Amino acid sequence: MRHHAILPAPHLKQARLQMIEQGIDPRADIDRRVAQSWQRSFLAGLSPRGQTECEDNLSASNLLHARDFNHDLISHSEPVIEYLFEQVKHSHSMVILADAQGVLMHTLGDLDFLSKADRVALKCGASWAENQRGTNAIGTALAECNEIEIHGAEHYLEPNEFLTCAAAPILSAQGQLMGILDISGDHRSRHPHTLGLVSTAAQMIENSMVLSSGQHQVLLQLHTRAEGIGSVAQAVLAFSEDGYLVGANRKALSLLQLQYADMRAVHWSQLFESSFEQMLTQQLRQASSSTALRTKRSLDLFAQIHPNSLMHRFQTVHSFASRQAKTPSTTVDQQWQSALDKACRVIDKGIPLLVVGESGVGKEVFANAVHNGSVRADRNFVAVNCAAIPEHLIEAELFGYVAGAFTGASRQGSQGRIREAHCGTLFLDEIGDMPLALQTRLLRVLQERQITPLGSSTAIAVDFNLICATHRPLKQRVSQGLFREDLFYRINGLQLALPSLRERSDFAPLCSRILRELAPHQQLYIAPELMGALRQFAWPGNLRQLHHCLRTAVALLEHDETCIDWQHLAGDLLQDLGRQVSGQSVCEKQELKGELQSASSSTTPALFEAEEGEQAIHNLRALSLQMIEQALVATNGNVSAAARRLGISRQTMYRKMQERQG
Ligand SMILES: Nc1ncnc2c1ncn2[C@@H]1O[C@H](COP(=O)(O)OP(=O)(O)OP(=O)(O)O)[C@@H](O)[C@H]1O
Repeated sequence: MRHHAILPAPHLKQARLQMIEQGIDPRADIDRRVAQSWQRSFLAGLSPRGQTECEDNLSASNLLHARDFNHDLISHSEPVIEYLFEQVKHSHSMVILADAQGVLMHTLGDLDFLSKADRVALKCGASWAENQRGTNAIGTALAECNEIEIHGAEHYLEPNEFLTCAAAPILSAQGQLMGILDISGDHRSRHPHTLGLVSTAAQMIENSMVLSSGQHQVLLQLHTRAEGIGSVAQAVLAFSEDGYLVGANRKALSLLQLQYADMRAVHWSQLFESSFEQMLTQQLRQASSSTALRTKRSLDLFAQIHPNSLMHRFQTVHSFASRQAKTPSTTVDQQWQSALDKACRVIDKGIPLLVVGESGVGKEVFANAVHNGSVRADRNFVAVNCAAIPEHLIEAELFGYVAGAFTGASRQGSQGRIREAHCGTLFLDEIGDMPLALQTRLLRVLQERQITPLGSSTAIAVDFNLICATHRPLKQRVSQGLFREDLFYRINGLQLALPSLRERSDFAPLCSRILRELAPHQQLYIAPELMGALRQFAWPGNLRQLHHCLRTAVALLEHDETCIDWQHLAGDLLQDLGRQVSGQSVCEKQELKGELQSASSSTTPALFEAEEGEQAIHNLRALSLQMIEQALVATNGNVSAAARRLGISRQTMYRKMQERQG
């Protein structure tokens, strides 16, 4: 908590005036943050004589839209604002909630003070951003993204000097600035505890927001003492169902030495000694009491899963967690997750699934995950690629045959893939490529639930769950007469579309996961600048291509290297990345050039034409600078926040900024 010494009003006014009229830097005894805010206000063209109506004040209808937009923030804040007002009632003050632009969304205050506040437009719809109102607690807390108290003549605009204000930012579980909580009052009733009160209340709002976050999350409450769980001082972490960190309050970040940039990249297993599954199982048994949990840094904590992660969610999480052991198809992508949830809900009811999506999006991996989540998980999962088997063999492959059924048949005969799937799951990949004659036979098997092997006249009962997949527009093939309409309806109990890699929201966690699978005993990571370029790439081959790219990169790492960078990419991919100018990669001209050249000599003989390479480098560099610009604008010039946003270090950020100026 930073309280600063409040200097006498004449002293402050004189310093401010000297700064404005003579360009003299405010004296050292003036709080640095206040002095910097005066300078920003001056540069924004504001005059201390002030104004009350600003360009950024919202009309009544725009205020309604803004309140709708900030609905979550407001609903979590309202009870806290009421509680806060109870604490400061009758002290000539008011409690204020502003949005992330500094526009006042909600106010609650003593009537006598509200009318005074109204005179300086301290009311709903008014903007108190620093560039509109000069130095003030709301605007300056926004600019600094930190709590601050602004008292009396520290305000830049003279009409606001009767105020004393304390404000604290409210951050989302992912570190996004959501709004500002403030207590403003008559400067004669300043209380040194107000800033602490506001700051605690802002934490209460943050906790409430984290604890109500997405239904696909496991919320973990932590404290060094068992009694601390549930208190405002508790740490709260949100994990995806497969154990990735997806949200946290600030207490949790400082307790576990984490940063917001770690979201979706850090896994439970990197934080705690015991496994995610152990914790879930333990909490399932005794949900109402806390469990001891030791961090990897040997810190002993008490932990409890928050009841918002409802018991039925636990069951899902639990079974999902145990499925992880069998399948790599873990994900934090919403579309994939929702498809998996739907599939798992219907598969045991005998409803056939039709999985559609581009080639390589992981349709088979998905089908396997559905099988592992079904009651048939302990039986066979049989995958048949209808496009990969020669037409004349596919019948025998699927339906089986008796000994000597045809020339070249095995002497023992074969039971066929469909019978192998008995009691388990049959996955027919590329069903759209199945020859028409075979479609008729398959339809009969699905209708009659029995099979007659080639060369036999005896029908054998079969029972399996059916999942089909295709990357072809099946309906179109039906209208072209290439696919039987009755079969289409028979296999299409529920259609699920899997997202292409471009559409997925979990690119970074997906990469970390694949790297963990490829090199389980190493902690590998991708250089942030390369990650930016890969994230922007179109990935026509989807997960299959990404998997190959990372496999090659891992193979090219020296034995003591843990960071994958440009030089570890295969030449053809480098070439495609270079050509693609829509990416947001950030790379040094010389570095990239060198790497392109060395990749060209070591991996692909004919790589870049010199001119093409130069152009690509130029484009990438321009894009990199453009991104720096955008990140700085988005974070109001806050270098650390902008660097975090881009996933690069502050040092690199400063270097890029110099480059931008040069
Ligand atoms: N969740 C995943 N994690 C890691 N790698 C994956 C994942 N899903 C798929 N892959 C990679 O992509 C490859 C292709 O997956 P899969 O065969 O399931 O895709 P598909 O959509 O069925 O492709 P196609 O349409 O060409 O048959 C896998 O062999 C694997 O290398």
